[in-house]
Amino acid sequence: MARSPDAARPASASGLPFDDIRALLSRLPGPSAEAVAAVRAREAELVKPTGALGRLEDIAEWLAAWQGKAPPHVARPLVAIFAGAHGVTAKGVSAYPAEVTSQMLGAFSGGGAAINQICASFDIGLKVFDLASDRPTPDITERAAMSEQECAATMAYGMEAIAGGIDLLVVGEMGIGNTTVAAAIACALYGGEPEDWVGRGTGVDKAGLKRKAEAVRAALETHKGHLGDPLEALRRLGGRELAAIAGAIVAARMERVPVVIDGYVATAAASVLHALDASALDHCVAGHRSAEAAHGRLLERLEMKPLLDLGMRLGEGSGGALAVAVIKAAAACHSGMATFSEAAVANRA
Ligand SMILES: Cc1cc2ncn([C@H]3O[C@H](COP(=O)(O)O)[C@@H](O)[C@H]3O)c2cc1C
Ligand SMILES: O=C(O)c1cccnc1
Repeated sequence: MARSPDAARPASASGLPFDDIRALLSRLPGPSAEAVAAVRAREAELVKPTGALGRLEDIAEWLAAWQGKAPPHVARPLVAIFAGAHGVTAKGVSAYPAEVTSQMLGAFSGGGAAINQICASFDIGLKVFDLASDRPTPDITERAAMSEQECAATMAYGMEAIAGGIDLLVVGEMGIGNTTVAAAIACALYGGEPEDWVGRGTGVDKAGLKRKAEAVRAALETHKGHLGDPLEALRRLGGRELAAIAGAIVAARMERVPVVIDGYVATAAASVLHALDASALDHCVAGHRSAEAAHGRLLERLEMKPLLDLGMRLGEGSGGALAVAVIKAAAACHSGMATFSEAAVANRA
């Protein structure tokens, strides 16, 4: 079908309006069949009972498929934290004040946050992307969080997360109020009642939980009739950090960087891509299952089996970063173990 001339489209700060994002999604690279074949051949020779490393074997194969090389290698993993601010916090949806978001940016640079310690424990790089965290997006119960231009520009900014030769990306977030935004997006994409998709987040009480469900209900009512397109759901129900996460996931696919998705909020952002193209998250794994119950529900919809389940409900990329330890070990076992013949161990009869 012929495209309308560029001049007919609104100008975009990023040069990436939604049409261009859709075009990018239509040419996502697939897995490397050669790398997968090479991993399987080597796996069969490694000095262990067949299949004994369980999911670590699947992870090695997945890494090779999406890095496009065998053996796979994780030497430069990165956690990208995207930070945004949300007008919907005015509706009393978080247990903590909105200013915590920018204050936590200080904690990340000072090394005092949980994610700093987890990254240091496993030699993972950390970058924080501040998406105007001093300028909240409008309250989604009243207006769209972003214009198309802003949403596309924010997705483009998120794409910068893959710069610098990384070989594994964890997508995480910081943004007081964003579990409400995640719930609104999940409810728009998958239906059901707002109550199915809201949880305690930072620890709201029963009344807070009710306010969250009401905020989601009001947002869906305000944007009714416009939420059939997943990109519209993203820009209207928003959160800049969710748009940036979606952009980062697409860019990682184009550059052959496998992705680890963190908790509920990051998964809600990823689910927008899945709703656009069911194969768009094939290069991603769920790092963990958050204690936010709706996260499990969302992972079921995406048919993703989380690597860890530690009762965490933090965000910041923390569950994803812990999963990097497992993924690194999977790659190390696959590439570093001896074969039966190298180790002079008798193979099965
Ligand atoms: C000190 C502090 C550090 C955090 N680090 C991540 N989050 C997490 O909590 C927020 C989402 O929960 P809600 O929707 O209930 O506001 C996000 O910022 C998320 O990253 C934090 C929250 C707090 C208070
Ligand atoms: O699972 C998450 O992403 C999460 C849960 C609670 C608070 N912030 C984030």
